[in-house]
Amino acid sequence: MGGAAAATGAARWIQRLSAARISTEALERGQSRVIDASLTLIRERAKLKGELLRAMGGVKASATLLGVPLGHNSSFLQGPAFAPPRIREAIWCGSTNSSTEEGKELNDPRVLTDVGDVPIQEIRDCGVEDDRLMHVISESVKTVMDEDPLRPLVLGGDHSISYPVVRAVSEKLGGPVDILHLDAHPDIYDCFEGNTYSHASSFARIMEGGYARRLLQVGLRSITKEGREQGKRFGVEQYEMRTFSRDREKLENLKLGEGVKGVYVSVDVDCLDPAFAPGVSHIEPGGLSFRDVLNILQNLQGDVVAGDVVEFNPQRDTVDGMTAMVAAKLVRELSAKISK
Ligand SMILES: NC(=[NH2+])NCCC[C@H](N)C(=O)O
Ligand SMILES: [Mn+2]
Ligand SMILES: [Mn+2]
Repeated sequence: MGGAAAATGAARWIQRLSAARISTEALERGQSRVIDASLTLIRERAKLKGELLRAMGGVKASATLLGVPLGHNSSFLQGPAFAPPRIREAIWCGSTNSSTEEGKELNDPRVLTDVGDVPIQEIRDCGVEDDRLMHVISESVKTVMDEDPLRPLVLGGDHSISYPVVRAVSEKLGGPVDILHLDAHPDIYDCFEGNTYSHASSFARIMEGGYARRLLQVGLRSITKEGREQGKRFGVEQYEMRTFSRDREKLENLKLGEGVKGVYVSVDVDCLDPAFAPGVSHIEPGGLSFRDVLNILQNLQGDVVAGDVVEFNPQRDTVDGMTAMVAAKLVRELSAKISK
């Protein structure tokens, strides 16, 4: 079921309920029960994994997958709602193995664990609106962070999810983080096409909220006048592809997160050149190579407290699932980065 179908479903539900004269309070109580049930499954899985890791001892941080299959805040295609299961499938696909490039074992829960997906479509189907839905996403992230040493590595979803995720990370840690944001787009419109939760506006919400001290955007090659103005307004460090050969040295040797709560890494798969990752909604030529991205991530110095991989659209992937493997490898290498 796509985002549009879910929205229709929700509208139908509300209609039916009001026809049956169910009060708004009764509807809200029902929605709350569904939300509580959703959070309970995530909480119990996180608790179990946290207990296991604490019993093993000596683990400071373990990357924990949390899927957020949300696509309806995309301004173009909604396929990213279907990405999380495809990424998991590719992570464990028999064509590769469980070692990361620098030799960590993904099979080892001290490196990577999984608490499943936030049931976005099921919650929307009950008529829950975005404001509340975004809080459910934030709550889910905090639930993972409640369990030391779990650190959230979120599978999108369109890029709108980064706002509730970063908000949760910053609120939970009690201060701003530095954000490394890899993307063809700055996603910093004040309000794109009337939607404050748009995937093209998430970083405006993040900056307004004061959740980031520094925001570094890398891979930009589709940026409007407003994107540049908003960047200036919020003091964003915008690195454009047209000067990448000049900036490479610096970007491949970043040191972030000192004096704040750590580093958040947000990877929009469309930061990559479409030759490497065709399965995205917004195909934008002239992007980073996969190795460019890995060099930036592997050489990054800093305490990565959480991250996301967003905008993979399985509905636009090649038949052999090439972009799923690309998204999976980003997740694998980010897990290596986060875990310690
Ligand atoms: N998260 C994303 N992929 N955002 C793409 C935003 C595209 C939008 N049309 C723009 O002008 O920037
Ligand atoms: Mn983006
Ligand atoms: Mn993008």
